[in-house]
Amino acid sequence: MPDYALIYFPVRGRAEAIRLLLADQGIDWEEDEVQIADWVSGKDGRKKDAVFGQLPGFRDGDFVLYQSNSILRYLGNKHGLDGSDAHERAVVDMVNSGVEDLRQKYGRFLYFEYETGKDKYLETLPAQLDLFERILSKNANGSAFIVGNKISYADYNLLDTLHCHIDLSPTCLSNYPLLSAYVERLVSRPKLAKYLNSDVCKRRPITPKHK
Ligand SMILES: N[C@@H](CCC(=O)N[C@@H](CSC(=S)NCCc1ccccc1)C(=O)NCC(=O)O)C(=O)O
Repeated sequence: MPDYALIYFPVRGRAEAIRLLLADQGIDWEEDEVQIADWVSGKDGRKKDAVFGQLPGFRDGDFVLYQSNSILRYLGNKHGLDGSDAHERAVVDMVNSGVEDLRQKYGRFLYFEYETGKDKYLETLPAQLDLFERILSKNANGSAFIVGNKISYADYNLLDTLHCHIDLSPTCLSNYPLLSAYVERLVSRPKLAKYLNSDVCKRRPITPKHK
């Protein structure tokens, strides 16, 4: 029985970056899958157990944590995936907050403007991608990770968020050589490649309403 359990819906959503981290690090976990219908009906009572009434949640033995970015930071700290010193730890946290900003913009578009606002959203996307291309360019000319010379939880969060955008617009990174090469490097990591090509991963839609 794995020590870790991820409490989430059968979608990628805000849990996928956590799954990418665990898979790439060769850390096993249990999917404590919550069916959306049961959640909405309150039949299983899980919503009232959640600190903020939302998922994902994460169990490490008797310890239970909510908030996707808190879970990422917790695992980053526990598994040495949060930078090499205090400065890098702060920069990893800062970049992860920038990824969260992009994820929220994407989520608002996906849930509130998907039918009418796709072109408009894609027009605003380059201004966001420019930021991450520039961050990469300032770290070993973009040949390493988003911060420093070690992978961090911000990389897994950025990779998942870029995947969401590539799913929306397959050519969205065509003018971003560093981000394109960065994604290719990460998805080629053996354990991550195995997970990304697995049925369990492919079977999960990005979100329930997606497409
Ligand atoms: N700040 C929180 C936000 C968590 C969050 O928004 N969770 C969503 C799921 S994450 C996500 S991708 N939401 C949009 C798509 C979705 C909606 C409903 C169920 C599953 C996915 C949720 O629990 N919705 C159900 C509810 O609020 O009762 C975090 O980062 O964990």
